[in-house]
Amino acid sequence: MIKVAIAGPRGRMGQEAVHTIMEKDNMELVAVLDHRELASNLKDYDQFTYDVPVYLDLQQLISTTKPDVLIDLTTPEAVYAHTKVALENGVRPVIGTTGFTDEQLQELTELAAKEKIGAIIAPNFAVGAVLMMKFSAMAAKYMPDVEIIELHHDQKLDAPSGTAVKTAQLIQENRPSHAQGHLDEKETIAGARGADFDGMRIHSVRLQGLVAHQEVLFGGEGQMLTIRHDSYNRTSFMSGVKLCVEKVIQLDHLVYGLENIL
Ligand SMILES: NC(=O)C1=CN([C@@H]2O[C@H](COP(=O)(O)OP(=O)(O)OC[C@H]3O[C@@H](n4cnc5c(N)ncnc54)[C@H](O)[C@@H]3O)[C@@H](O)[C@H]2O)C=CC1
Ligand SMILES: O=C(O)C1=N[C@H](C(=O)O)C[C@H](O)C1
Repeated sequence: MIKVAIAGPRGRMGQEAVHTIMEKDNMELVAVLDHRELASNLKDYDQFTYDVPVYLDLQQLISTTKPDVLIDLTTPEAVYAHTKVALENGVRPVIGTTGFTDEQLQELTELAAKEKIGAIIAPNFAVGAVLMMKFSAMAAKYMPDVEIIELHHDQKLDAPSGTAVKTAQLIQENRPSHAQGHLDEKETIAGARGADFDGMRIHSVRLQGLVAHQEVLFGGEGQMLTIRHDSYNRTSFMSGVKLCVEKVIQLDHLVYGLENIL
């Protein structure tokens, strides 16, 4: 039985994750971490009927309920501290929250190595999205001019998405660094050409009605290849969450990206 805690249980992803873990025979949801005093037990929240204690302090949650794994689905502002506290206290983090800086990723990788403890940071838990990223990295070898368009619901806090950043990083490994577009191009409205990642442009769309979508466009002479993935609901992420909880137990270092454990 894997003892699991979830940070962010009232969120769009957190709610889905609570139901997912509660349904698993080999996992036990021992506690959740919230950041506002609403109730001391999940069953007193409108969304749930489960008897699971709610904590506001991660350190206290860990010392009282001793989880094996912490799933974090909170905000870019909160996630770094949660991951650090988990690693320092022998709890394996499974992180879905996006918005880490390169420096934070580096520090957490070093901390996990020092503590010899497993951790997974997965910018996207959906297997289709992981395939989209892998196919994009493959395509970039042959079609190195790329633009990424990511589209999300309008409540998303970080831009570009963690998935877009990870896609660009994987593509970067497979193509020579180079600027794209006309050498003399000028933006008449700032941001018109999107964010610049090693010469690749990333465009972030935020609209009501969207969930999580991404297109990777490869231009060639007289041709274009488009690789697209759509998550139409948050259930699409849950098989990845379950897989990470099972895999992180076997690791002794930090893994960044679901593609590394599939
Ligand atoms: N890796 C993946 O496959 C996916 C990752 N995400 C990421 O997961 C994160 C959450 O996404 P959503 O559920 O859509 O956001 P949301 O805004 O619906 O939920 C975030 C929840 O975190 C809670 N929260 C904020 N600070 C907290 C703290 N210090 N301690 C405990 N709880 C805290 C909020 O009350 C809220 O309920 C985002 O970073 C998003 O980008 C979202 C979907 C898929
Ligand atoms: O905020 C979201 O919704 C999502 N966030 C992740 C990201 O930033 O890539 C994963 C997915 O795209 C949904």
